[in-house]
Amino acid sequence: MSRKKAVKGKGSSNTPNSSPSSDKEKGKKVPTQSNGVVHPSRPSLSNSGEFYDIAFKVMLVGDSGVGKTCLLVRFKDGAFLAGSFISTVGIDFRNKVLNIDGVRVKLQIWDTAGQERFRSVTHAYYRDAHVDNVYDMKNEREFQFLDIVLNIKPC
Ligand SMILES: Nc1nc2c(ncn2[C@@H]2O[C@H](COP(=O)(O)OP(=O)(O)OP(=O)(O)O)[C@@H](O)[C@H]2O)c(=O)[nH]1
Repeated sequence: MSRKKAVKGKGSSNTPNSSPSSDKEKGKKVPTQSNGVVHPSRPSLSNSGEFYDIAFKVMLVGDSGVGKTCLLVRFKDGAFLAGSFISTVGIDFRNKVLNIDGVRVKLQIWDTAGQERFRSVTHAYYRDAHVDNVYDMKNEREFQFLDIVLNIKPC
């Protein structure tokens, strides 16, 4: 596979030594529940060794060449992949933990291949994911990728 080789992530259910109860005692903000998302009773440990309180699975979808991989690499590492275009083969993901108002939010962001021949592969990963449609503003068909190509209705 290319530089975008798919790597299956391991489960990240390790628990750290500290617990919310000890956080409470120290007066720290303990996440409870919002927008239907249940926070784990204890912080979990991500593959990169960072603790998080809540996790989201996000999928980047869109036609080939619209910039999904560049967007992800830019968000994760702050770098822009200029130069030769290497199309994603299958699917890949990266994790990033953000601190939002004291809550450690882990984003597991999946980068899907835009080429039609990989659609059956990438479809299998959509379950329970938040989907972000990446598109070229100059191309109306790409804007309608979710609806027309993948038959996913925005919620
Ligand atoms: N000018 C410009 N070029 C960009 C931008 N984002 C990506 N590109 C270029 O567009 C090309 C495709 O980018 P990728 O991120 O690999 O595209 P992709 O959507 O992941 O494509 P697939 O892997 O085939 O699905 C690359 O040559 C990038 O350098 C941008 O914001 N501006």
